[in-house]
Amino acid sequence: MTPTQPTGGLEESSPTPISAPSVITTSGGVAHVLEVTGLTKRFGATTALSDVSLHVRHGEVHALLGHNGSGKSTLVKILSGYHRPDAGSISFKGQPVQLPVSSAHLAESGIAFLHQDIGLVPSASVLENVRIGRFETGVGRRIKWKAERERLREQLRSFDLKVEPDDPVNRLSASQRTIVGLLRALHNLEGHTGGLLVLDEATAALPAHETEELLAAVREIATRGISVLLITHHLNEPLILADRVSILRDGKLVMTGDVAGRTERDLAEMVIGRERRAPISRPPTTTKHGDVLVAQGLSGRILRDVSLSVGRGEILGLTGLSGSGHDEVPYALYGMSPLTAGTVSVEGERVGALNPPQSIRRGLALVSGDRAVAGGVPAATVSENLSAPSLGSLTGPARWILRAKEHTLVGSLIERFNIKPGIPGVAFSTMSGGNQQKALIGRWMASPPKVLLLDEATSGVDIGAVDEIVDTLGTFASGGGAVILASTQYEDLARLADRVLVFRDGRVSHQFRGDEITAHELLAASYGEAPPRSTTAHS
Ligand SMILES: Nc1ncnc2c1ncn2[C@@H]1O[C@H](COP(=O)(O)OP(=O)(O)OP(=O)(O)O)[C@@H](O)[C@H]1O
Repeated sequence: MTPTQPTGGLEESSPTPISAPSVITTSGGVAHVLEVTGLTKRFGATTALSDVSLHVRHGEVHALLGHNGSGKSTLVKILSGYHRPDAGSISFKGQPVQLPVSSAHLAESGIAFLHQDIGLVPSASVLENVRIGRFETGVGRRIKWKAERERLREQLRSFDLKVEPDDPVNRLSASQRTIVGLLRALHNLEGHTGGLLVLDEATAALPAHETEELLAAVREIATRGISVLLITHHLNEPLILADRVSILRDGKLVMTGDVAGRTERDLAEMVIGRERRAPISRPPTTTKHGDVLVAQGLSGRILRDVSLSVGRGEILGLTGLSGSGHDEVPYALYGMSPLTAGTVSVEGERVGALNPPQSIRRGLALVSGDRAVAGGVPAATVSENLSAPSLGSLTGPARWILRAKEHTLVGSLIERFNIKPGIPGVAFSTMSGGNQQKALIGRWMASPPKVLLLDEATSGVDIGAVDEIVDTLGTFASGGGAVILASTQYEDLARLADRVLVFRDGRVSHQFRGDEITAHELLAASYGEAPPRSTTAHS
């Protein structure tokens, strides 16, 4: 963090005219590590970035916020050389950068990236992941394993990370894996004075209780004089960590200013461009109207003899620390994660083989926050992805797809779920991550399943879209649907769930209902600090 913070709030930024940066550029006497000036990027009719100017000061943590589709990833992709901008310039440490940015320039200049998908090799060790391709070698090019281990051990200690260099990465928690990714990124910055670390939604998939560990690591990095560009949807993070914040809305930079004196609510309103509206209120379901799904004695990768049920109109939350098994349940019920024991019945009928086609036939649907696991088909169109679950009702004689009917359905889903840019004919992969997520949930509402299974459904989704998803699930349940929602976003569970099961070591340790469900209680129970409650996971 910068040692002294200028006072003053967020101000409207005035667009900076495009000009070649001078060798040493300063603003208000403060040198910038990164100057982005007048950046514009168009994709066909979509202007992803429009004349964006953004300056990151030496040694500051600069948060970049914006709603889904506002242009954050496009900016990161220009910085990493993936896209060439249509207009604008970039200078790094006062030197103009040739565009598109080349990988050689990135390696030479001291810019490193950590993306949401960290890209670690799960079966390899922490040491191998951090140092791959950059091991220190001695005589005969032999790797100096002992020296490498010692060095890494020291770094792990400085980040307060209680893991060993030889531990396989697949045994680490989500936040520990992210910190290993950070260490790898830091190795790219070795030998550079200053430098810039770009964190692109690195905390999006982290459980709420593990984010603090990562933020502490980022704070440590900033004290070493490395500037950080922090891209996130979690609005508490800039408040904890950042010196300044910039906000993108619809491809335009609308604000840059100090974080000091701001609240989460201020930031939310600036991100969505309006006051945050109250979610649709839905009376909690205190009495279940018959079980839709009953699972008995489930054991699997982590799960140990878990029984649970969900009723018509009920939203059942599942939570716990990573490795507790709560997030295995949706995949196990859907047939994507193998079970070693247990039975599942839907509407009283036992499901024989648990596999996705069978689950779909029984009326189960799965939406995962990890779009690589259960996402849409990237190369298919937005329209094809949205209409996929409803094909049964869209086919006419000789199984022809009734295009006019499909068109109407897709149009109504785009409008109802505010999916942007909402062009039915473009590839699904061209939509921003958050808009893909809205589409993946929204498409099930056209031909509702009996049970909607979700895992971290709001991962990578902006604050306005979280509200929309909460409303969607509430409406679905009010209409008689059953929801099983695995999540570590305790606030979302407290807003939404009728009942929450907390998992520890593969078993249900606590059950909370109605008013008992608070973020504080769920956190305490996840850590085993709450007094045990009824653990009968059937109501
Ligand atoms: N390759 C592409 N082809 C066409 N349009 C694209 C492409 N990449 C991005 N876009 C569009 O550019 C706009 C900005 O997208 P971008 O991914 O930068 O948003 P974002 O702020 O990162 O969103 P999110 O928070 O959802 O990740 C969106 O309208 C998106 O649909």
